[in-house]
Amino acid sequence: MIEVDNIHKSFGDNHVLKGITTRFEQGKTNLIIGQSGSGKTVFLKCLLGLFEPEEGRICYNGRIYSDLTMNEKRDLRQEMGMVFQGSALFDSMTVEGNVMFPLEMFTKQSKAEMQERVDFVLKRVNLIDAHERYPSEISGGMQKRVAIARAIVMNPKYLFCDEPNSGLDPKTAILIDNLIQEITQEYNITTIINTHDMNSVMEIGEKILFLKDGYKEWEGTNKEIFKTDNKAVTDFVYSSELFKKVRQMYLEERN
Ligand SMILES: Nc1ncnc2c1ncn2[C@@H]1O[C@H](COP(=O)(O)OP(=O)(O)OP(=O)(O)O)[C@@H](O)[C@H]1O
Repeated sequence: MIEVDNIHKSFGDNHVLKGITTRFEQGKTNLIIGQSGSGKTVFLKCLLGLFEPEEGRICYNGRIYSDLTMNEKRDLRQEMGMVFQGSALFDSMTVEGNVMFPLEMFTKQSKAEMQERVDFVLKRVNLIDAHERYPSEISGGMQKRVAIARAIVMNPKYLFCDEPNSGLDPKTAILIDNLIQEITQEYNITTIINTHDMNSVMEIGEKILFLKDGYKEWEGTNKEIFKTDNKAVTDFVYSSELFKKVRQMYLEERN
């Protein structure tokens, strides 16, 4: 679990995060949504330990980040997996090389142990015969699967995903969402996804945090987001006519 208590982050005069308090539970898919510039990426980077907030604290399964020693912070960092926007694979390495990279960098495992783990995670993301291919030789959806395999190869307790669906067609986007949710539940990971994809919000948003101008404007589940009358949320989430109609139908069905 990650507990966030009243964090503030500024860049010069730009006060970006203005006292965010929330908690992200283990085994749950947590989403962060909000307009461009609302502070989602800065918040995610604070959770990753890339930015240190000036005020407030972040606690990872009982460990308060700002109280940790350098070594403890490094150990915590190795419990985090990250799926970057656009996958961020190494073009010059094969699929297998990309996934093996964190094991080579951060563990002392034998080649055989690493190979076994790489085979296992590639199979888990349903990539069985792509080991020797290069990122440029596989589709965007497959690249995301490789990025997910690389993010989970170290068996993380925390998984962070920045726009994991960007650039994917709707059907592939749903497959990737479902894969992330399945892995989260299966390995009891605390997963946090920064997204603009309203389909993800509806489908996998077990907890949704809505940021507005650096404040936590609303939080709740995908069931609750249908019912909320918070105007900022409804204006943002139901900005398209299609989603307005879906919401209307959902509410009518339940009356
Ligand atoms: N490294 C940085 N240095 C200075 N200002 C920054 C830095 N990173 C972000 N900001 C500022 O923080 C504010 C929030 O940016 P952030 O990237 O978190 O928004 P966002 O909600 O993720 O937007 P988007 O959805 O477009 O990615 C912006 O005003 C941005 O200029």
